[in-house]
Amino acid sequence: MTDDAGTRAHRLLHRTTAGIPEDLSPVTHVANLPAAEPRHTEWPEWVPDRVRDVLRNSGIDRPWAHQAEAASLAWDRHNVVVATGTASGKSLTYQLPALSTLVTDGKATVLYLSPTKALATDQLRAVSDMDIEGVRPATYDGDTPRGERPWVRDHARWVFTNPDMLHRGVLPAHPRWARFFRGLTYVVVDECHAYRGVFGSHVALLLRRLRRIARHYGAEPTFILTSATTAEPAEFATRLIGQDCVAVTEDTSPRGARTVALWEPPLLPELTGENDAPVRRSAGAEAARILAELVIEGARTLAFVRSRRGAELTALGARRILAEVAPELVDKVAAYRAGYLPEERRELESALLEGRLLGVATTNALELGVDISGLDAVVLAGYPGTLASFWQQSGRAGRAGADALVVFVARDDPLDTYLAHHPEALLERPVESAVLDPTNPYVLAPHLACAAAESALKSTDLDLFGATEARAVLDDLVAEKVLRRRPSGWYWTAREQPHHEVDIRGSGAEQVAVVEADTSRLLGTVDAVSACSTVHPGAVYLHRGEPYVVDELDLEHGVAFVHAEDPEWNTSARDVVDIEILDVVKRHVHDGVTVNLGHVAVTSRVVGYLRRLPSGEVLDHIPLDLPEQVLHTRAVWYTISEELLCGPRRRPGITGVEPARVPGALHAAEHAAIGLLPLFATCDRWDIGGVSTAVHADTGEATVFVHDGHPGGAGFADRGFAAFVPWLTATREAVLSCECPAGCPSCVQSPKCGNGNEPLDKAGAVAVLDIVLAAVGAAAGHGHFDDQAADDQVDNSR
Ligand SMILES: Nc1ncnc2c1ncn2[C@@H]1O[C@H](COP(=O)(O)OP(=O)(O)OP(=O)(O)O)[C@@H](O)[C@H]1O
Repeated sequence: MTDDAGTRAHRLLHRTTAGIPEDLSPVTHVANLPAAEPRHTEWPEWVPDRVRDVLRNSGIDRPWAHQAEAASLAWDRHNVVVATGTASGKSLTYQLPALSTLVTDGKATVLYLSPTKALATDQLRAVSDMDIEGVRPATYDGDTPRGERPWVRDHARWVFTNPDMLHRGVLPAHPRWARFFRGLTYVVVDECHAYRGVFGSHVALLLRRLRRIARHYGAEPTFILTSATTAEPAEFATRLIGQDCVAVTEDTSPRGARTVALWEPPLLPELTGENDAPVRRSAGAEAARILAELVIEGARTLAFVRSRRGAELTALGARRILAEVAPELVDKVAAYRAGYLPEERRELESALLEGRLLGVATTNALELGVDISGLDAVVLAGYPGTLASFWQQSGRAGRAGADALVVFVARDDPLDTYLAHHPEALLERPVESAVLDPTNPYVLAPHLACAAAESALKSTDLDLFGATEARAVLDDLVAEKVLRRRPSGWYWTAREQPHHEVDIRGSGAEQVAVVEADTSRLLGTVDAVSACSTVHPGAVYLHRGEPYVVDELDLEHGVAFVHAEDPEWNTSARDVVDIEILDVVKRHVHDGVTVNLGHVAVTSRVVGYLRRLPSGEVLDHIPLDLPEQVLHTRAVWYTISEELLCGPRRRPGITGVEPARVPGALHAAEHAAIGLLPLFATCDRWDIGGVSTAVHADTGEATVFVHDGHPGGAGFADRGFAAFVPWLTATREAVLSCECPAGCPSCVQSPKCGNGNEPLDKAGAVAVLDIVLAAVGAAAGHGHFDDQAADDQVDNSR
């Protein structure tokens, strides 16, 4: 560390808060994360001289210890996942075994998969630049010209592609790839933490299809996965590839010291939101101010903002401030626009590196696969959704020898509020587990159909897909005449292949096409189930950050017509929801409280929408008349007996809830719990929903449900059940930490509440959570993050 280290970041922070009186300081916590020295090792002896020399020439003198460890495991044909920090050299861990194999075995081939085309292009460039004879790397994706494709199939030895292309372009045409599959030695799954939720479940099944086809050609490839740091990476990777996988998690790369400041924007007395609740200054506006101050200090800064429009507004805001106080710096600030062109990214990398740019506001487009590190500061406007992303983004700051500043600016929602007041949950907690569920029948069915179309499915194949679940789904597919059962297996008999009907980034549900009316251009698709709330008439729909307004939703033909328009408001749908319990998969029974996991049918009807300004101010509510939608999915729910909730039977010190306040109390507790579940499962609050009722028809008691938002579920409710106590403990803390008097978006209001956030009872929510936590045996008020579900009586009554 230089003399400056340890002080520069503090000086920068001081600058951003200059002029704010101490008692009004938005900074809720400051933490100092120490620097780490690198640990090198020698090149493994199996690395051919040729490969080693090229890598040395590219500036890598020796590998770091974790790189050599992971590469050697893969070389010995163990599936391996490397889950280490940002810029910890994960690429080398797969380049070493892949290149070594390609130069020593003339028939071997390697497949590289990345969640985005841009990342694959970047990685191809890195390998192409090495120019090692015989490696013949090539991309094969939607942008590969038709004329070049036969060459790739026939001659490329290292193919860089993405799951979508593997699904639609490679596996259905596998006979044309016979050479490639015969030699397939390694499959690299880069940034595998991106494969979570329903998309993750699709990719898990796609990888099983890949293994089956490889086996068909006599190959058993070894998988090398890279991941941001996540909890239980070995378990996650094993579930993703369907085979044992070992994890390398010790990060031996060097790291600069970082100072992390948590920041909560102030409440704005002059504005009011829904039901007259107070509104905070937006995280984007606050980030713009911080960005401008840091640029004035000459600090190279990246500000991560959740939406593209937000990124542009933040850059604009910072430029406006600079125009007044330091006009010569205005052009040092830019927004990073989507588009993901490798040239643009490289230009940005070098502009930041050389100081031509000092401040860039960006979406998470710059989170994956950009070689930008060693910045002076990173500002996060809003929690990026997962701890993995938080560390990935904040890891862009800090280089050996100088310390750097990270500022996390909380947005107006319960999770951000909680984190701003609980630094340990942000800074000391293991990152959340990535969740996926390859047994979800809604996802399994289309993949079994695709697999059968690729090559008839045999009984011996079923283990690969989870034998019990696969059999049940195959029976259904046969009954629906999608597949035909013959003694030798299951056959796809239609002429058209099923692949194009399967959207691996969708939910497995029917899709509604979003079409620009003027040009007939297909912008994207949304699930039929969520279409009423996302593309109802009047909705503002974002496509790659560009705003459109919906003119018409035609559910019968599965199409929504939109036109390009950028109104100053955004919209959020209001719906009425009903939930029916179909079965209980697991249940913990306590005195007066039960905690359950099971299947449910959620019936919803969108009845209108709110128009809201970016400041949070609500303009109006517009009614709609749309049909009911039914979602079959999984939910976690708790019930509370009336005696416990309103009667005298409680532990000392815990207050009850008057009967008239019960609906508002449960409703508020439900909203806050939805807001906090993403702390325990890698989901977004938009991936889940909730229902609460004072007396539910199926339980006969006060009940709060939190359910997955996708057909069949994606594992989020399961995580909520498994982490029930820490989840509700954090929920209670989040509500208590918010200083608003009676509920606001930072605690118990929900941006997508079907009932317009009515009724809501903030104090009642704390009482409900106290009662539940006391009944399940948790020490209320003390957040434990040990993910241990109370193990009272377990009833697996399925
Ligand atoms: N052993 C090493 N010695 C020195 N530099 C290295 C070493 N290994 C990798 N690097 C360099 O570190 C930088 C980051 O490497 P890489 O992009 O592979 O990291 P990563 O972990 O994949 O990053 P990200 O988290 O952004 O995906 C690159 O510039 C790379 O050249």
